[in-house]
Amino acid sequence: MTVIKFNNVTKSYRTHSVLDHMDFTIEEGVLTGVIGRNGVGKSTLMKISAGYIQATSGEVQVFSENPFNSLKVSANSILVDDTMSFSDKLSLSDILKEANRFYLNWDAQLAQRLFDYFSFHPDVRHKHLSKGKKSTFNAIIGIASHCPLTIFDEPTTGMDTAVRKDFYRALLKDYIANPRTILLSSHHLEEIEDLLEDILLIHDGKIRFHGPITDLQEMLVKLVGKKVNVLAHTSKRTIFGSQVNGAYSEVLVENKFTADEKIRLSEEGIKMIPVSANDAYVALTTGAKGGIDDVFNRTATD
Ligand SMILES: Nc1ncnc2c1ncn2[C@@H]1O[C@H](COP(=O)(O)OP(=O)(O)OP(=O)(O)O)[C@@H](O)[C@H]1O
Repeated sequence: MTVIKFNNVTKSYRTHSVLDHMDFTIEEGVLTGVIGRNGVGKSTLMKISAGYIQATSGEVQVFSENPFNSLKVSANSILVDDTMSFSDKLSLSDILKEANRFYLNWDAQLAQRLFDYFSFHPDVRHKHLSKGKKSTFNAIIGIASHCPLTIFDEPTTGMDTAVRKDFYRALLKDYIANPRTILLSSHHLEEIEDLLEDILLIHDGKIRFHGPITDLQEMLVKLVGKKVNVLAHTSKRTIFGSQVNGAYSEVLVENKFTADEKIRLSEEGIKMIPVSANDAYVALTTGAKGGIDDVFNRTATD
């Protein structure tokens, strides 16, 4: 079953276009990483999916309904982000009790075990938590709610490394025990790549890639060999990055080589080295500006 469907969706804030005629579908029970560089529109896409804001044009369907003002969508989804707030009148333990009343599939035992594991004090108010503790508490709500559509937007903001690891492990264990549709955005793809099934990669307002993480890895390959030989095989291809080490060079290109070409590469001593999903993501989203080194390589007259 399709849980989220974007059909020709655009979103602009005044004159600033963020999502540009976007089409994609998210199927039930898949854990998808929403990946993209800063300001590319990940939160915007997630807020539209949760029904918090409306698209400017196009059709959005979540559980077969327009999510904006949809009771069905609010009852079956949760969006965890750093703007999540709770009434100052409630202590943390009151919030857990309220969550028990509010979320149909709430797992009170799991919530309490995570609450104790992360050493929360029941009487504290949410607004008095530190940044990392706030994120951890919000993540507990997100995990224990067991909502059919669970959306985590940068859930680990402020968490230290150990807590981030614990959170991802808790999420994975709980997802295996209670499969549901999860969207998870993060700037640290390398930290979550073992967790994800699919990746939705946003770039320049469009979906640059959507599919299994292994397919993303296989989109690019690094050729390493003698400079002249590597150049002969890459000069007519789109190059995503290169590095020269003396007579040798490494060039990152699209992994579109025929069986014959692969044999020739091997005969010429050129190695084809797989890249990580994170390297592929960075290469595919770096664009024509080049790398940070280019900023320093410019002369004063440029
Ligand atoms: N309410 C708003 N009004 C005007 N512009 C906005 C609003 N919300 C977001 N934007 C702009 O839309 C663009 C996308 O923002 P969004 O927060 O969706 O990106 P993001 O990919 O989640 O960013 P980050 O990775 O930095 O968190 C940004 O340029 C942002 O400044």
